[in-house]
Amino acid sequence: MSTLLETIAKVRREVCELHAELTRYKLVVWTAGNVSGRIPGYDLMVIKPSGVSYDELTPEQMVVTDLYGTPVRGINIGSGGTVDWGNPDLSPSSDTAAHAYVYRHMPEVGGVVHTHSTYATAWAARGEEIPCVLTMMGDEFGGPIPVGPFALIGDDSIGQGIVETLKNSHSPAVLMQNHGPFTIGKDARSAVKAAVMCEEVAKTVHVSRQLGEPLPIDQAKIDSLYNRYQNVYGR
Ligand SMILES: O=C(CO)[C@@H](O)[C@H](O)COP(=O)(O)O
Repeated sequence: MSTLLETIAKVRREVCELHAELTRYKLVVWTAGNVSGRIPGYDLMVIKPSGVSYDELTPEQMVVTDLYGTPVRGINIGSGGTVDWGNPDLSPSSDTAAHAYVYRHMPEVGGVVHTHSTYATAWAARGEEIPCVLTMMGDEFGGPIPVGPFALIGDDSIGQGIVETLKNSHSPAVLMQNHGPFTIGKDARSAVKAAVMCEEVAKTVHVSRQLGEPLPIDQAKIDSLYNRYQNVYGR
């Protein structure tokens, strides 16, 4: 059980530290964005507390919840024994239900991120997918960044929209209509990377459209870019 405690401590540290990337890349304002990470091997996740400033976050403040978003401070290990990792006296992020739904329905996902980054959210406000007109998009997204349905905050609706939209797409990012980007990854760091890339391409394609119509890329070339970047690049 020390392994579980060590894993929770590690994921809490990682999730906490990754919020600094959201501010570093200017993807969030005030407290409006969140990172979560799955606890591998358990139906548990770690997410930022709601409404706490990014520069005040500590690993111990990261809230451990089950995959329905209910905070959990320990588990029973039988014979009356318990493992208690504690939880802060703070509520988990208001987007916890959305993150939890993704973990329940996409077992391959180990990290989820939500931001309101300016350019990606502007595309979301228009309900318009970002066309795949950059090699960087082929690499990371394997096609356009799709739009998910309008959904209210607080229950499973956002999670359902994310899963329905991404299950038939290479893209690790979805623009939830009138809301903003949600990204997924094999771990929290990959989901943060997708959020950074999503904002970058949202900005570049927007600027390109000010100059005229961006040139499309053939699907076969997009597939080739995606396969190289996902399977060869950096290995
Ligand atoms: O989308 C929204 C609100 O519109 C949310 O992303 C919140 O802004 C997140 O705040 P926390 O509850 O995570 O602090």
